[in-house]
Amino acid sequence: MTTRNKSSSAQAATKGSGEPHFETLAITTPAPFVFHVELNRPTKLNAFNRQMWIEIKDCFEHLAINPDCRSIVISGSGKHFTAGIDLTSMMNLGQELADVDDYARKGVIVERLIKLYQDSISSLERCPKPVIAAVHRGCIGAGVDLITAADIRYSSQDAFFQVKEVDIGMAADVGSLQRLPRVIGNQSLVRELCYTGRRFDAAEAEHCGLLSRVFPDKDSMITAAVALAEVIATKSPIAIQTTKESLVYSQEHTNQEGLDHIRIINKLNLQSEDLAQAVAAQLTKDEKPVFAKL
Ligand SMILES: CCC/C=C/C=C/C(=O)SCCNC(=O)CCNC(=O)[C@H](O)C(C)(C)COP(=O)(O)OP(=O)(O)OC[C@H]1O[C@@H](n2cnc3c(N)ncnc32)[C@H](O)[C@@H]1OP(=O)(O)O
Repeated sequence: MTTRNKSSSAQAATKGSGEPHFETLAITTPAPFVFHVELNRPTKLNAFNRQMWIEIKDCFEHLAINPDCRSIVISGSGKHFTAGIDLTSMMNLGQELADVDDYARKGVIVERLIKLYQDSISSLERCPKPVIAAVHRGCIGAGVDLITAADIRYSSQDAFFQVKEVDIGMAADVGSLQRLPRVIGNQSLVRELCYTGRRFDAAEAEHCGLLSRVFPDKDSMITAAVALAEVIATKSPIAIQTTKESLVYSQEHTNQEGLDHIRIINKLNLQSEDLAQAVAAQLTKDEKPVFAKL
């Protein structure tokens, strides 16, 4: 994958070509300007170990500035989308903390770790390219955090979801409690799911608005997710990236602040060659205007 700068993480090795290579993620380009990121620890049910948290952040920070990337599909390899945080790595953290005597210093270690994990999940939302999550079978704990930071969610019929953090004795702290209420817009249901860790299936997830579409199986879901990503990738990258920026900004701001924000951006963007080109294409019924890389 072409990038303008190198990974900040020592974990993301770099191939000879300058393309980053990840141990826990598999990256492919199934269509022009479309990237497919797969969680790729299938023998561990794609459980999030420390390396995976780091690599997700690195990957999306790379894709954010890669001019060859305009939209992204994220899915999981193997039996499940993800089993959530790797429980063995949680045990290792316990051991690491046991080696430190001072509580303030233990606290700093944990705080830095949570910040890293929060930034990992938020890297999907911060990435200006739309992210489509494609979920099959289990999407547990950190998986729900991850997909609620995506723009669009599809699943196969066999998918099931769990905000399972309470079952491992913790409050979710990397995004589900902040994003899930906004995504599904039903505080009563969110609280029920978060207080109980109840498993819910694809039909319920679609009904409550977590998913926009459900497919009979994983293959048809991935095909549809890539097709959607392809459609997005044909549009002006200026228009798409600004649309995402405005949608994300508006989630946390008043209508007026959102309008002020987009007005300031569009006073530049309405002068873009993309706009002139897209308007001309509409008038001449040219279905495939070609936009410059961004
Ligand atoms: C600062 C922290 C921020 C982040 C917090 C995130 C929190 C969370 O993610 S909370 C959720 C944690 N995950 C779980 O509790 C998942 C528990 N596992 C399951 O519910 C099931 O295993 C699952 C539905 C994922 C799969 O079921 P299936 O029947 O297909 O497989 P199993 O026979 O149950 O499991 C196969 C082996 O995988 C091991 N395993 C499962 N999940 C994890 C995990 N999260 N981490 C590590 N290992 C896991 C399971 O123990 C089996 O191992 P073995 O018996 O040795 O074959």
